[in-house]
Amino acid sequence: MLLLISPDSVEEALDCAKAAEHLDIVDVKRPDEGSLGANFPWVIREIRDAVPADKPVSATVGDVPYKPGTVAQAALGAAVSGATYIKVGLYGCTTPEQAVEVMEGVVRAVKDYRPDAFVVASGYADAHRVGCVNPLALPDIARRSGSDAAMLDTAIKDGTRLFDHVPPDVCGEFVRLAHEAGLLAALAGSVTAADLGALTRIGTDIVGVRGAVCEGGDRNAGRIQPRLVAAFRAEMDRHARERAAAVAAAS
Ligand SMILES: O=C[C@H](O)COP(=O)(O)O
Repeated sequence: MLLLISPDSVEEALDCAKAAEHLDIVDVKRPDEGSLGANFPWVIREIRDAVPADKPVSATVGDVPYKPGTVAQAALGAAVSGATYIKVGLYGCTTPEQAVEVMEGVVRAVKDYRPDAFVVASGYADAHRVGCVNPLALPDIARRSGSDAAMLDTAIKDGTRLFDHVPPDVCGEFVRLAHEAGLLAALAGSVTAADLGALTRIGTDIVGVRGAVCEGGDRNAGRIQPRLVAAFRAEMDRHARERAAAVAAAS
């Protein structure tokens, strides 16, 4: 499982760089603008320069409306600014068809510019609270649009977590559908170390985290701490080892 960490500023990205050996992807966002709030192009650029070259930089394009042209242009902006993972939160899409249309525009805009870019179609575990597409529709939306991964995060950061809205067995179905479509499955949403056993067991490919590696577990007032990133990674590694041993014992 890959670890994606979301700093909200160049200063926090520098803290991530101190813990670079423990993480896999640095994800630029602006939490003030929403769960997948987009940051400024110059911030993406500065963060790209600040983190080690072998760590991919991801950027969120925002909790986007159903405006395919607007979103495609924004996604290209993120790619031009140096992000190679482009994450789109399909907040304003109320049907899978709308979501596919938005993601097709993103895939074309980004991959025409950079064919090796990795496009992530993200829905929300608490979709029922904001009226967007059902979480289990995401793998098919990602597949039909030519995206590379399907993701779930939470739209409303009010302390409720991924598993409060989509229990582990349903997340397992999400992962299974993504894999069946040839995609990676990414999960986030106030995930804590206590969730790592279930996330490992269901075969999650990427776990996205902010609050759990911020001081006091506070994604807004707290700041990312390199020691918390290291501790979170140690827990991930422990679960991966235990899972591998359990699988080996059962075979
Ligand atoms: O993409 C991952 C998100 O930034 C997760 O943030 P969170 O762990 O605070 O919900």
